[in-house]
Amino acid sequence: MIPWGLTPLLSCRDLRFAWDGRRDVLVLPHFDVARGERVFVCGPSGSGKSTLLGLLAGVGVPREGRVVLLDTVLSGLSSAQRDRFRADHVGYVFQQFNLLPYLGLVDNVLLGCAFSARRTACAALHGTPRAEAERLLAALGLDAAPLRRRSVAALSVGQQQRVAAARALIGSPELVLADEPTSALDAEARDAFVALLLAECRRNGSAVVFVSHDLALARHFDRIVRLPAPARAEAA
Ligand SMILES: Nc1ncnc2c1ncn2[C@@H]1O[C@H](COP(=O)(O)OP(=O)(O)OP(=O)(O)O)[C@@H](O)[C@H]1O
Repeated sequence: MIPWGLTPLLSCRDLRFAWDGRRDVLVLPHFDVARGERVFVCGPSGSGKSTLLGLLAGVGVPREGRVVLLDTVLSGLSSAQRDRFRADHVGYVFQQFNLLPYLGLVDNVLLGCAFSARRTACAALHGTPRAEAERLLAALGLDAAPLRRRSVAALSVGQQQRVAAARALIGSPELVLADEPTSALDAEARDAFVALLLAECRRNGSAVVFVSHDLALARHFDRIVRLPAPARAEAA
């Protein structure tokens, strides 16, 4: 339920999704996110957390039910239209980061707005997209000049994660999705990363849906949503 007084950004109703067309791996009657809200999604392994993020981003469409983001029904768009819509409105931090090793840090971040005139224009509001990429990297703790000259492949996991977060944040997408981005870090680094990510989201007005097994991180968020364990019969 969206807290009273907040404007809805995302609204999901009666979602059912099956990878093989038969067995539902996700059944979710109701999931809403308000503008600027910070939602923590947890649940046992296999409960469909990553699958849910894919549906919210319009990577896949539900077998039943609907995902409405910014008043747009995602399943009413073609696959190419969903790709464009995602590029404009959704920043995604993947578990494995998906950085391009042959590009530097700033160019990896710029990929976040490369396919979106809207995000490019937002990133240029106070200068140029490159200056905004540099500001984001610095805000996330990656401002040392020698570090910036390295290949992203030569960065630590925590540093790669910050580049991936900056790429998701550039151009102020309305919705930021993060799929277990802290799983390889120790507790202190996890907390520091989440605090930085959420501070930048607040600055941009972006809502966040953050998936993690680590309940210690839940205290940073406005709300927790727990997905149930996959049903035994369904898991067979
Ligand atoms: N690309 C895919 N093709 C077929 N089945 C898939 C695919 N991705 C996930 N699944 C299945 O869908 C179910 C839900 O997977 P999902 O990754 O969404 O769960 P999760 O809660 O994110 O799990 P974890 O916490 O282990 O990452 C699992 O049974 C998984 O095997």
